[in-house]
Amino acid sequence: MSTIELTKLIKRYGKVEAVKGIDLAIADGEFVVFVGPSGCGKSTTLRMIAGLEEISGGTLRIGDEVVNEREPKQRNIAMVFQNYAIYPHMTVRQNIGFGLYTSKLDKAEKNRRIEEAGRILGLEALLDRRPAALSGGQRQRAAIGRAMVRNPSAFLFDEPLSNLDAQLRSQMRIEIKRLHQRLKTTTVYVTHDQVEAMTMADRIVVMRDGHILQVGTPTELYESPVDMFTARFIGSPSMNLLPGSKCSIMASTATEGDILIGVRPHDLIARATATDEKTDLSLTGTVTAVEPLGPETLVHLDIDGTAIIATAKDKFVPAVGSTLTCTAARGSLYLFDAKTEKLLSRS
Ligand SMILES: Nc1ncnc2c1ncn2[C@@H]1O[C@H](COP(=O)(O)OP(=O)(O)OP(=O)(O)O)[C@@H](O)[C@H]1O
Repeated sequence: MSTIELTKLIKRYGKVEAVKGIDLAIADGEFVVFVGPSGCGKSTTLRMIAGLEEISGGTLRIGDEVVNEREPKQRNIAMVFQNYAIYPHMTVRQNIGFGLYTSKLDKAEKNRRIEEAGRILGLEALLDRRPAALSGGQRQRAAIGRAMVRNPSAFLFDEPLSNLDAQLRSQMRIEIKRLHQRLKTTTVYVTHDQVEAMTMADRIVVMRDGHILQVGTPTELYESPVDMFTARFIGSPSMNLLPGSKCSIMASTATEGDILIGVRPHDLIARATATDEKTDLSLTGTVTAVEPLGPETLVHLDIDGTAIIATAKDKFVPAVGSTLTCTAARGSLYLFDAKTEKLLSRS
């Protein structure tokens, strides 16, 4: 197990700066997830930690040691990729054991580790099968097993689930999280899927354009995003954004044109009948689509040309084309500066 510390870490490809001097301290045993849009520098950062990319500037420490110049194999870190490299001609046992190919451990210890990884990953009955006779999830587990047998001081995952179907993805998410709870190995996980980030991370690192925008627990990022980017990125469906003039508390202020109001679809409630509950935001528009999800329905509305999503509860499914009013209660609004996109306050 190990801490990982990035100090002013930079990656340049020629003149392009892909990672622009980032600082981050990852605690021993922590599960940290990097999220951000395509090209923001997540994979490059992970590959610098792994030793697969040269570091252009700054310092990378693993434990107490500066490892900038260390070869990947000297870093004692295990990486699991998106395209898990499972060899078709080898059995599961041989594939997992491949992680110990260059190790000087004796045969009995190697076998013990392979069997233990197989047991932890629920592959013990499949150790003598070849990959062709495995499901996608079982193959992915074998790839993780190969990383596990080395007893690495950290696991690095680069979008390991993006090639799996939705059902398997959610199953593997839970399996990887359970594995982490059991092994408590420091883990850095890269994804562009905010659901993976929210459900797996101890802390989420939001990246954009080679910078770190915000670091926090999933709840901190959801409740207190520093800006519009994080606010829209974390949470599904994304937070609605509206001009300040739509909101009653803004109507009296002179700066309303410079402010955008954010409200999460979950907090914007469409009801079949009006309520006299005190609200700061009341919007009326035309229903353009509905997505019934069982206990609630997502309602897409057009509000004077602005598309928003609200939630209808209590089995109320509004008709497409109908006119509907939805309201947000006090405390659920986010006020952003329209120019800087920074969060100004909550209301
Ligand atoms: N070998 C390379 N040579 C030149 N530029 C590169 C190289 N690898 C990555 N880049 C650039 O560095 C930036 C960051 O890339 P990176 O792969 O880290 O992004 P990412 O956030 O992981 O995106 P994705 O989710 O699409 O994988 C991008 O602009 C990319 O084009």
